[in-house]
Amino acid sequence: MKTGQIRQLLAGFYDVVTDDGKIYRTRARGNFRKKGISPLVGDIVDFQDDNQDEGYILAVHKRTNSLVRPPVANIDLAIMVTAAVEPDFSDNLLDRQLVAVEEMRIKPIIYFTKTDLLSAEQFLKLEAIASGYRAIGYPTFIPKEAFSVESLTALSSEFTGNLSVFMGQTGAGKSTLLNHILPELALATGEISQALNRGKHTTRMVGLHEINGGLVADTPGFSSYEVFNMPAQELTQFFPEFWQASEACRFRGCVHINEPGCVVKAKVDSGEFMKTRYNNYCDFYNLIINQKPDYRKIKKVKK
Ligand SMILES: Nc1nc2c(ncn2[C@@H]2O[C@H](COP(=O)(O)OP(=O)(O)OP(=O)(O)O)[C@@H](O)[C@H]2O)c(=O)[nH]1
Ligand SMILES: [Zn+2]
Repeated sequence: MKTGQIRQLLAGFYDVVTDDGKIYRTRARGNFRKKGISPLVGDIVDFQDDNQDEGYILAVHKRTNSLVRPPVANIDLAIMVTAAVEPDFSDNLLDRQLVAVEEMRIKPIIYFTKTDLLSAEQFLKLEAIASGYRAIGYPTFIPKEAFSVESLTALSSEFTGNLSVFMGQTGAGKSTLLNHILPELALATGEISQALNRGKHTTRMVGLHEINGGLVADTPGFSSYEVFNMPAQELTQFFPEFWQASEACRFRGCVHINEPGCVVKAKVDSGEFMKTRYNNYCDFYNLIINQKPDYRKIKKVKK
């Protein structure tokens, strides 16, 4: 028996790479389907390779996390591709996306695209926002020149030792950026992709590519930001700067809304914390409180 990582899924075959860099073509045994487990790219698996041509996956190791789009497991890092304009930057959407990846225990980094379309004044404004996010601890990239060697090198330096996925809103520029990072991919972008996909379904498979001592998924991702899957009291944990400061709040379990002696609110008032982050936090908090229960989860009771 051997152990390795699934690096590519292709027409029912999983390509597994072992520590010594060898690639094994494997299939998943039928019993996986019965158990409702389907191995994902990024999974660490045990497999046997008695057969010369193809091995069999025997077991999938416990995952730290997994995404549906793209279907990848054990993600360390998400590059949150964020358009400065077209579509306009929304701090509310970015904070939502950050909560979503924090919840999955994925480290986010922020990468602003389309900065070339900004006036000097708009660029300065966005730079101030970027330094706000850097102060929280999120690496944040705001390239002066789109796709310059410097900006791509700086981004690539984050890949080392991580399994990374590019994520973000439609039209943010994920595919365009990935094409610069992985030129051999030639992902269809923007209008071209729509024209090409009409009536023709190319089933592109997910793969992980080695860059700078890390792995990068070649298919960009999306996440559902509509629903928050946590109780409102836990939201603060996914705003790292609030969570860290909340130790000093007067009340244990302070949610930083109406409590006296709240350090988070004090730091927002003094300008140490971003006001936009706090406003979005309150917005999400209220959304959770007013979220309808998920009726699909309630089992039907036979009469
Ligand atoms: N000016 C400018 N245009 C960009 C930049 N990045 C992307 N674009 C353009 O923005 C449009 C959308 O880019 P895509 O890379 O297709 O965006 P995406 O995030 O992959 O979009 P979906 O596939 O819909 O999720 C394309 O027309 C790109 O050429 C940039 O840095 N500057
Ligand atoms: Zn508080």
